[in-house]
Amino acid sequence: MQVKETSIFDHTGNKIVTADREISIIAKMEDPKIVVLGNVVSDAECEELIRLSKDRINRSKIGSRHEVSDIRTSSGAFLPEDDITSRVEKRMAQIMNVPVEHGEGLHILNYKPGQEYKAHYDYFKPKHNGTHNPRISTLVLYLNDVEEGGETYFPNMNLSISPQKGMGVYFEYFYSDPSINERTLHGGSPVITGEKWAATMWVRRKQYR
Ligand SMILES: O=C(O)CCC(=O)C(=O)O
Ligand SMILES: [Fe+2]
Repeated sequence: MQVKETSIFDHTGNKIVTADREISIIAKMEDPKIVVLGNVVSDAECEELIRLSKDRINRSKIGSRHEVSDIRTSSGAFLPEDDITSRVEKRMAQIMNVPVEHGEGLHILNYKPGQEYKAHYDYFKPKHNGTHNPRISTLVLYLNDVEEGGETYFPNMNLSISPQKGMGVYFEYFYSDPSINERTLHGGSPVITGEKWAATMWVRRKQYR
């Protein structure tokens, strides 16, 4: 493949061997790098992450009514550090080829029918508080199978990825050519039937935690 800019995701071949799991590379695109990954988390890990999230999401809904926006109609929460979250975060950091301390932690999203995350960039706007330690990459994991809808879509790339339990999508946006970063515009399509659970890790250029 002809690549214009270098990527931090430097894995070659069909799989990524992390300390505790073999991840498969299903599809890959360059400029921007977008990688579809299989076998990132086990069924048991997906179920445990959902279980841990259920309580927190309910609680965060009560406390954060002022944050309601039509950009993201799903419910979300950061999970606290414990055995499973730190194991999954370490694995995600190895996939993303960054130190785990650069990650913001695991952010869980739950979409019910009709809920969506409209197209957005994960990087911060210039002059935003976060620009001294910008976000550089994202890994979204799918924690369940969605009956219908809930795709992660990249409208500037005419690309959409259907959620499958245990799979994930990686992308990065620190390119010197801003038009490449702008191609990482993405969103979560409305869930039509069933519900969707996803876990996102956003990664910073420098240590965050
Ligand atoms: O739910 C999705 O497919 C996308 C989630 C997302 O864009 C994010 O968490 O930043
Ligand atoms: Fe996003």
